[in-house]
Amino acid sequence: MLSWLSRGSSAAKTDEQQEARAKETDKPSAAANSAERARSSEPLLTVRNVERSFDVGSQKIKVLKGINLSLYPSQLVMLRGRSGSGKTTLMNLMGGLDTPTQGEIFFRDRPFHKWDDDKRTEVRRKDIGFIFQAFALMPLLSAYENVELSLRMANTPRSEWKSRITSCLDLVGLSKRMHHRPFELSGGEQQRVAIAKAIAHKPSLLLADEPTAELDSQMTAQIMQVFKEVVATENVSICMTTHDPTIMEVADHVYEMVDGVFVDNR
Ligand SMILES: Nc1ncnc2c1ncn2[C@@H]1O[C@H](COP(=O)(O)OP(=O)(O)OP(=O)(O)O)[C@@H](O)[C@H]1O
Repeated sequence: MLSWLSRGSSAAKTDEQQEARAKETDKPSAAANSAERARSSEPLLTVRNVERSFDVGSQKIKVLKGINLSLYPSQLVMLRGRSGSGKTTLMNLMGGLDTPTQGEIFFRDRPFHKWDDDKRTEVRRKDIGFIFQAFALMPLLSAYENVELSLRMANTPRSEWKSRITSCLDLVGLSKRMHHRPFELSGGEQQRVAIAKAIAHKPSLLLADEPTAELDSQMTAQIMQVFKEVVATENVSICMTTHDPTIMEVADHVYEMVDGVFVDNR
């Protein structure tokens, strides 16, 4: 609520103030906007009855046991669960790095579960960005050059590089540090470079595996703020894994995974 609304008597308020208040009350919240956007569009990614088993020696270990999930455009979704519950295995399937033993995965209308690695790689290059716990930056390259690398890999025309790199680094709050190399940056700053790098080629899906695990609570809050801004401004959906219960309120949806299935998700 605006601070002036909570102070003074309503009789003292001017017409303008009352009008402003009415507008404020009528205005849908950012969360409602995002939910509305999500409802009104088709899923970006659909995971249907997915199972994944691994052969270990003579044994077959079933890690995912029937997962269903829909991720909509401009949503921030979290996967939460104990170590070994299957979060990374699922993220690998969502990103087309792996294929399910059973079930279907559609990236828009593209059937990842049927496609070979070459076709999935093509989609990954254009449409998916990855962020890992360890920041995965090239140590000898500056922040600017690290982001540039991503555009080079995606075959983005060279004429677009400069403006895209500077706008991505600006979005993550690092325009003043763009010529620093990773070792000259804090952990949180390095992770922000990794985010800029992951969104530079304008993917529609960003997958982040424990992106805040190495960070303290202040840096974690900064990263979550950056994620919120990325979702709001870049038309991208984010799916991230986490163990941290303090950041879950930022999510549009939290899936709790226990031993390869979702329980009690909100
Ligand atoms: N390629 C593989 N071969 C055999 N077992 C595997 C393979 N990949 C994952 N697993 C097993 O699947 C289970 C789930 O692993 P996964 O990495 O998905 O869990 P997680 O929830 O991401 O854990 P963490 O939070 O520790 O990262 C683990 O028992 C792991 O050993």
